[in-house]
Amino acid sequence: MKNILKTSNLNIGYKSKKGVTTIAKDLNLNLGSGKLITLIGANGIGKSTLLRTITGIQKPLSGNVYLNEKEVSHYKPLELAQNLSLVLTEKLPPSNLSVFELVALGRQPYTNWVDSLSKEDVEKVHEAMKLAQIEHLASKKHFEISDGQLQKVLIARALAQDTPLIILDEPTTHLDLLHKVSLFKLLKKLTQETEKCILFSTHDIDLAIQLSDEMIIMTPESIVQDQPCNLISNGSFNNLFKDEHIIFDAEKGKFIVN
Ligand SMILES: Nc1ncnc2c1ncn2[C@@H]1O[C@H](COP(=O)(O)OP(=O)(O)OP(=O)(O)O)[C@@H](O)[C@H]1O
Repeated sequence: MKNILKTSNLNIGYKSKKGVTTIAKDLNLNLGSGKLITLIGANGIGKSTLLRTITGIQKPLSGNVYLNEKEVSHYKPLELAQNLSLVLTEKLPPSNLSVFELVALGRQPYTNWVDSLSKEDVEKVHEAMKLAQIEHLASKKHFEISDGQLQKVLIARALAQDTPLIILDEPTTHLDLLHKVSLFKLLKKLTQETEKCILFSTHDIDLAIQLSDEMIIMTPESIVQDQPCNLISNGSFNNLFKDEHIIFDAEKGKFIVN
């Protein structure tokens, strides 16, 4: 396994005129090739802040983020786009683009516009649509697809971008249980087949426990990264929600209502 992204004593948060708000500190995370890694934590704990910081959108308060051993802030935009793809939940601006054209946007770090796609670019776009199981939607327009289908289109776009690391912020939000499971399984299959590392934040903890290679758990006290079975046995899930109404059942490997 190759290490793709690493954080070193990373402190994340926000600076304003009123002062500094630290969201999490001393983060030493490792994202390795071929791994499906989920990021979990209660609302407002700082998952998006962490994802924005490791992708170079937001500056760390202190510490470092290394992508393929080079500090992420030292990447030029084009080079960064060849190493890291990011899928956010925000809706895309309305457009007349077809699904094929949306996925083809993933090739922009290698080409300029849809018209100038090379034969290899077109092949990569088709391959990405095949992997994401959306080939049948290729000629549909952006406004003709559902939120769940759009999630898959955005994943295909990230696949077409063909980067060793793909990061997604809550990709399962709009999906029903069946589609959540199929998306989790799809992401898992992709990490196994392509050796890419996929990191994504999610509130679907039960599924994450069953399907992740590793999980990063954010609580106010600590942030830990390990395999789900180790996190269960060392009690890490017990601190996730401090509420008497919800407890983690280590034997069942899931949360139950008390
Ligand atoms: N631009 C900002 N300036 C200051 N504080 C911010 C900013 N954006 C977010 N925060 C605060 O940082 C904390 C972490 O927010 P973040 O969005 O990272 O949490 P999250 O774990 O992704 O939450 P959720 O699960 O609800 O999406 C919150 O307390 C939030 O209010």
